[in-house]
Amino acid sequence: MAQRVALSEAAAGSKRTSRVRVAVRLRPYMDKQDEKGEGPCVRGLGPQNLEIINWRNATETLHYQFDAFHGEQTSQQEVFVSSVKPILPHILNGQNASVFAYGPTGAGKTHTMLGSQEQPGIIPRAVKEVFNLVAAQEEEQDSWQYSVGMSYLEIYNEKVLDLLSSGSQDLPIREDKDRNILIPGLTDTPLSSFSDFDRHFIPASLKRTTASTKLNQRSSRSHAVLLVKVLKSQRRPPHRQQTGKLYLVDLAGSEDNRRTGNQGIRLKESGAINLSLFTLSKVVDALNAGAGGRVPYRDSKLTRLLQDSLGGSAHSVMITNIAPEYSYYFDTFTALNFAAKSKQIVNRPFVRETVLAPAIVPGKRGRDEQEAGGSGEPQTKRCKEKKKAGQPASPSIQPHSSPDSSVLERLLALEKMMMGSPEKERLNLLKTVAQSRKEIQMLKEKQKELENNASMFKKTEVSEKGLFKTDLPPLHRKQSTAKPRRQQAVVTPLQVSQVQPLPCAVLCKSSQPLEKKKRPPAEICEGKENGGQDDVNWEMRLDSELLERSRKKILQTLNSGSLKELKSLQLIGDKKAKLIMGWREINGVFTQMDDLRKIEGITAKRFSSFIKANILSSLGK
Ligand SMILES: Nc1ncnc2c1ncn2[C@@H]1O[C@H](COP(=O)(O)OP(=O)(O)OP(=O)(O)O)[C@@H](O)[C@H]1O
Repeated sequence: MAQRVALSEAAAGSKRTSRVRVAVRLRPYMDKQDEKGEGPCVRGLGPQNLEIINWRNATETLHYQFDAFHGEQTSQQEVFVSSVKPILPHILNGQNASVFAYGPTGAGKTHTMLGSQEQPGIIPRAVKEVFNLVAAQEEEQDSWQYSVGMSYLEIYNEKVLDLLSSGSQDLPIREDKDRNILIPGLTDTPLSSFSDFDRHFIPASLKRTTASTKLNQRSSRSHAVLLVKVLKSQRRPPHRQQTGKLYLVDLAGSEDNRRTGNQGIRLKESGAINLSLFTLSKVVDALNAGAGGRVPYRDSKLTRLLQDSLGGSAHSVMITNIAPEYSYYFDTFTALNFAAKSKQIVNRPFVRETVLAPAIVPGKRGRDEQEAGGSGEPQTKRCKEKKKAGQPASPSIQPHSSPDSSVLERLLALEKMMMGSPEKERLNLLKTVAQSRKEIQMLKEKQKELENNASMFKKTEVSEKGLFKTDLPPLHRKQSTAKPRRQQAVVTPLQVSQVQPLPCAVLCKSSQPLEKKKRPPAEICEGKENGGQDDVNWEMRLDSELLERSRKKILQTLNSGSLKELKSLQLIGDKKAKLIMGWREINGVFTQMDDLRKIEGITAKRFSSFIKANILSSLGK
């Protein structure tokens, strides 16, 4: 009589190496995913290493090491041969193996697992290889016979659905006494050859739930799990049997719904996807912590199903798919950290270090160091480390402007908290991080605009040096000439943005010293462009009280004026008036006149002209 050998026993027979191998695959850069033309934020450094820009300090990169790194040029065959093929022989020895693709939506998981007719992915290649191995075994010895079967299911909205049967209901997941995971009622189709597999698999894959999201036209809305079982039976007594299982899992992508624009049913799907992936990360955490603590496999169908593939007797490979575009930055960063955690399951921590990115925009360094507070290390130390690491230049990575220090501080604090927070809190924190990302994006846009202003100011200031020398008293001159020497740091845009509207203009009492009339550099610059020296000084000739009153009045109109009233403002036409009303609807009130610059089309120059025209007009000048 056939005797079933428990997996654990089978595994015990061999020296178990059950660590999860982690490979990272970077999909090719896609223009359409990078509307802002920001370039890539991640790149490979070698067959196991990659680097990504450090959000805490845009002049640094974070360096990761994995079992394998597959760059943009890596073919499907190469990924298969290096990361998957080596584990397949185990399933002919009654052991389990699993391959799962993890990563943000649109990063290439389905391409990696399924591929296309022209570029078949891991699934067809692995199944073909299983048949090759079986054929080779049968040729080599005839004491065992093999039979291959398949099951195919998806986990959609926390329901287990059989893709090989039509009208499938949610199926239960059970565990037998040997801790094998079973799904009663799941179709188990015997396969005689690879073409037999294709015949069943292709129509079943079409049943998988996909939908178009903003980030991926054909986004997988479920986790798809293909199970290939190899039953090995002894031809002669005692007719022992061994079953090896190969799980090939195409996980649904982790999703940031601010970017996917998901609503309604898509949002619900996305919630289920994110929750199960979150549970997956908790399982990884628990395995990582070791010491026999509770591993929350049962908290989601996905982890329950993968129970005998992760941290158990299985030989597992996780392929983390990432995308190079800057718009994917935080998804990529999170995915890499998740993948890195998985590596720690076997107590082999990933190597993570900071290195200097060589392509540094002149002037960024100074501010980054002041504001980012990132690693908090002095520059000299970082330079030494860089030399030691011997990192090559990375011209293809664009350093990006650092966000405002307050946002960075929040992100740093959040990151710290997330490391040790319970699940619910972490979810909330993740939401807050997403909000901070939005703020960073806005700040980056503002910074870009302000950087332009700053460089314009520099030019103007040089040409106006004569004016400062002759017209202004020493203090003012000193302030004005000191800045350009900090040219490397330019006039730091965020400082410019923080400059408040001018506090006082004067209907010039001749006795009042000029140095009291501090003016932000951007306005000097704009003033000049708006019509020469007279324009530069127009505010100084006005009484400060009148000026203030007139500013308040304009602000009031901006905040509560009707369309008609807005149009009555100087330089505000129908389109701008509507934009102002739209802005108010979304953001509430303008707290200061400078807020007007957040409106599309209101450049620094236009803003300056707007202020002048309206103040002068309200004063009847
Ligand atoms: N290595 C690659 N080479 C060429 N094209 C790729 C590669 N990886 C991904 N792509 C393309 O990128 C797009 C998105 O990939 P894919 O659908 O595989 O992403 P996904 O991670 O499975 O997304 P989702 O989770 O939303 O299903 C597809 O058009 C795919 O063909």
